[in-house]
Amino acid sequence: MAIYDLLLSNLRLAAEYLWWQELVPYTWLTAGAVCVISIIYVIYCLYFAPLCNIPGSTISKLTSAKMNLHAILGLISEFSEEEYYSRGDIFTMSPNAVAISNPADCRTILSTHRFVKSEMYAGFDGHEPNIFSMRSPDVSRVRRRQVGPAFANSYLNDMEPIILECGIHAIKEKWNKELASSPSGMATICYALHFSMVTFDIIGALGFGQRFNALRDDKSKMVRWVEDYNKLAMARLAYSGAHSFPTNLLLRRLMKSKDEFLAFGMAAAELRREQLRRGDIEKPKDLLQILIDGQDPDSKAKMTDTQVTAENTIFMVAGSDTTSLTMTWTLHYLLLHPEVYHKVTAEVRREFPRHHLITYAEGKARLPYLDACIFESMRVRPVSGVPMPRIVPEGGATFQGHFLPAGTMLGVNVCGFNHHQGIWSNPRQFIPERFLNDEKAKNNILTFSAGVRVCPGRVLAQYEMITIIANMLKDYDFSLPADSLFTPNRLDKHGNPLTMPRFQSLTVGPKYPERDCRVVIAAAPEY
Ligand code: HEM
Repeated sequence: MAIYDLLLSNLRLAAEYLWWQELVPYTWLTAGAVCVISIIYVIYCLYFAPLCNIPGSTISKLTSAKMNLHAILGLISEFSEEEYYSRGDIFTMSPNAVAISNPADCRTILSTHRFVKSEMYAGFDGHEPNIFSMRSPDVSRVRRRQVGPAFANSYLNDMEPIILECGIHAIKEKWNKELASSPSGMATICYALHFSMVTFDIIGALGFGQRFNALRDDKSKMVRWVEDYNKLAMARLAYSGAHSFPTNLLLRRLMKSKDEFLAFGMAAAELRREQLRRGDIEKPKDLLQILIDGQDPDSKAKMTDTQVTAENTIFMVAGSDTTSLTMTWTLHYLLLHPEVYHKVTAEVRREFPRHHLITYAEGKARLPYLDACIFESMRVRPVSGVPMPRIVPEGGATFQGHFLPAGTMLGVNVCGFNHHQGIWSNPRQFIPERFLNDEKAKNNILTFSAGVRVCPGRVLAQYEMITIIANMLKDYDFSLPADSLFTPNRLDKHGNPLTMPRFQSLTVGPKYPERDCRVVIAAAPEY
């Protein structure tokens, strides 16, 4: 037995020795080949690749690691803003992707369907592509014509009672309750959270015909569904194969949640059709009804139930966080700029009596400074901070003197555009006066995108923002809590009040909302 063991161990040693001996030359050969290929790759990327002469960091010309890392850390909007300041109108984000901030170029890209949306948008598909994710220009044109009537001013006016009920009325109910139970007559609330719930409730009521009462109950299943939908889309953005085997195994919970969300959307559409068929209700004026009735005037095509579901769910995803975060940044900037806060509050209280409910039309007509504050907050801190990805078509395209071959990914840099030094002086500074009574200036921001795929919900968003912020400033006084980390006197390296750190998932919000978005409210004095 001992001899057998000895023999076996000697044989094993010899085998290991021979195995290494044989592999050594191959290892060197492989390492050598990898080195040579890497050197060739680096030389090609830096000196010969089509995008090699475009400004950008060396690492961005070699890999997409820098962009991906910023995306994972939630810093992509800061990255695209700072890269604009340091590199200018065009810069490389990865070996096959550039970001463009030049206003004329951005308009060229967005004004027609030549530069289609990139594959990345597929992450937002429902059971089928929706108005946001579809890439085909023809299909997009039809869908935009079908849903267009929902966002016409006359229809938005008809929806205003729901916007007010789920918006400012719900906020006042919540805040008044807090104040009533506070002996000091003051209460500290987290405005980011409340704005978020309120926009879920508004789009939920308009898009599904149901009240979710997320603000009253502090959370609803809708909030989780939308969070999960976004996470799934982010996974697809980070890795295009994320939804397929084997990575899909890791995303099973999110996929199940998305299925539940879509099933809910489908049930809402079916219920509405059934209620109308039975004559239980009069045709409501809301987004769901437009989706059901929406007809392309050219082809006369209406949407199937699956298409209605794809749309009402994407309205919720695209229309909730965007609006609530814009309100969050606006209030944050007002609190950091007391002179602006006092001016805008004075405007609201001068124009409207204390117990008057301000409607959108009234606010828009009589509160130009408030409107300017919202636009300035959308300019300086656009919630849609990711460079919007488009693809260079056959034949290529030239921007800023650089030829970009077909297939190059073009990121339309919203942050770069909104901070463009050719348009704005002191672009980092919060100065609402830039927009005061200047309708043209409002076209010089890309926060709602522009051109053929411009945000269709932009006026609806303004209905929500104007009615909520105007009535809020009229009815409550706001002040920062004593332990606030971000105050008017704490300045950044450019001499502006330091803003709370941001985090970009699909939209740009506060990184620590519970810490940084607290505000002390008190009932405004009678006047
Ligand atoms: C302040 C609020 C909002 C902001 C900042 C905003 C911003 C944007 C931006 C930048 C885009 C273009 C995205 C891209 O091409 O990658 C977009 C598209 C879109 N938005 Fe909004 N949005 C807001 C509110 C809303 C609302 C309330 C709705 C609807 C309920 C909505 C529905 C959509 C839809 C459906 C698209 C896709 C349009 C298309 O591709 O043809 N948005 N939005």
